[in-house]
Amino acid sequence: MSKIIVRGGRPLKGTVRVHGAKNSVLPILAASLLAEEGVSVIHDVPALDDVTNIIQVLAALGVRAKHDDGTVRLNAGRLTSYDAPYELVRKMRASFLVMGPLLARLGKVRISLPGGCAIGTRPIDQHLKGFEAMGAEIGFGQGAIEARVNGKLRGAKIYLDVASVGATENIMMAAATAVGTTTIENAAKEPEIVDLANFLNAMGGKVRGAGTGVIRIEGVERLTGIEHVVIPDRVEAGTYMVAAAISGGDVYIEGAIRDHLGPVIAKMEEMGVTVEHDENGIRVIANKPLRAVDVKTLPYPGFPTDMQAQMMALLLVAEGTSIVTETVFENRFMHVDEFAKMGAEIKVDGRTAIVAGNAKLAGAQVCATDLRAGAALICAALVADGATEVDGVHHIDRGYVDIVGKLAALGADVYRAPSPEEVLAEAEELSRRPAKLMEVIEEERSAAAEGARVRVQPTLA
Ligand SMILES: CC(=O)N[C@H]1[C@@H](OP(=O)(O)OP(=O)(O)OC[C@H]2O[C@@H](n3ccc(=O)[nH]c3=O)[C@H](O)[C@@H]2O)O[C@H](CO)[C@@H](O)[C@@H]1O
Ligand SMILES: C=C(OP(=O)(O)O)C(=O)O
Repeated sequence: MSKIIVRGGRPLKGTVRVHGAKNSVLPILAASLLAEEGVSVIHDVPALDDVTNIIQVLAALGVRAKHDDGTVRLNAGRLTSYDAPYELVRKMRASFLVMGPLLARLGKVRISLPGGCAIGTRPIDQHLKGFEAMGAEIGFGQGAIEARVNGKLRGAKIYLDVASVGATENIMMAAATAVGTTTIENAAKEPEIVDLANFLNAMGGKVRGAGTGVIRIEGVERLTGIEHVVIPDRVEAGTYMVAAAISGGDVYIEGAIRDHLGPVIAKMEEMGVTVEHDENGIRVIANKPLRAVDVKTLPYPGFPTDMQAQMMALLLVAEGTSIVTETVFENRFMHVDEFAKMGAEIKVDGRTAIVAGNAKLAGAQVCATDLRAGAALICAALVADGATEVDGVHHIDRGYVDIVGKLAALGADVYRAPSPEEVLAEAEELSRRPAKLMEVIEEERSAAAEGARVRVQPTLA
């Protein structure tokens, strides 16, 4: 496994551009399964492991997909399977989002329970409750869920016990081509839900109310592939805001949308960070001592749980004691033990963490226990004395495109140390190069000879 090595002490300066949102692109790629005709062309697709993974899931179902330089083209005209493979689905939570579209398209689906960050038990009961209300029969066998519907799904009124992002998305997709109207009450309101609704509507769907607690979906006969640009990643943007602030820097985060980051901006301003914005991004300037603040995670528009770990890193260097309450996931404080290795003093009591400020952080060997924990450790390392080695980098690769390159461009002393296996693979690749080069030269020679023959033929004739 590779490691990220950070030497702290350099204020970040400059501009960083955020990529398309991971949590938006994953449901949108799943929704492309609904296009019975046409090609879906999705732009600003981040090159993340999760994206590669969900594209592999789609390919296994018969979708023809091509990912090229931030654009993915998907043709779901002919689906060949209703079985989402276990070895892919287990890797990530969002792969479960193919369940709704497959039920809608094929009337049946087999899918195993999803993986993803180990931040809580993460049940899927609300997704299943929605599908059952729409007429699906659900069974469990050999670690997988099998669901079927007689004919088409039917519109229903569904009240979600928790405003689940994934359940809202899965039900919205299932309902898009159902017979009649579906109402989701206590729906999640995240910007990614709105992006998915915009995508479905552009495909010919009729989704109203996305971004509010009540979403109405009038089922339509069929949906068509269309072109769509994914919204910028608010969590990636928020992470660079924290990185800028913790390092005492001045960074412009290009592409960050102010309205999507309201609570993060509010809390950083309360701490004494200067946050400016224009229509293209957000600038973060940290040139004063920071104050402790209390933070409580909540569904949108509350403070995002996906920013809790990074915010905790920032609170470590504030003056005073802060209280962080995690209400969305029951086990999302695993970064606390890793921060402790760097000298932090944090007491956890259930869903509350008491964070002592003025921490004198020192470089240490730490492990990214999940995606955002990894990002938070990198943020803390930016101000730690000496070098921090962050392990478990595969978690970080799920959600951040080239975090090392982006931070280095802002002036951080950071690099990625490849694992022995990666070094070996690269050496093997290099050793194959001369042979490959000869093949290319040979191919070009024969192409040139063929070209010359074709060119001279007419004159000869
Ligand atoms: C790919 C993606 O978009 N991931 C995001 C999505 O995850 P995800 O969609 O998995 O998160 P949910 O909103 O569903 O989960 C929120 C809470 O609801 C609970 N729950 C959820 C579903 C269910 O059927 N029953 C149930 O009890 C969960 O255990 C959790 O405590 O939203 C989370 C909350 O903002 C973010 O942290 C994740 O980054
Ligand atoms: C928890 C996250 O992702 P996932 O739901 O894909 O595990 C996240 O993005 O922070």
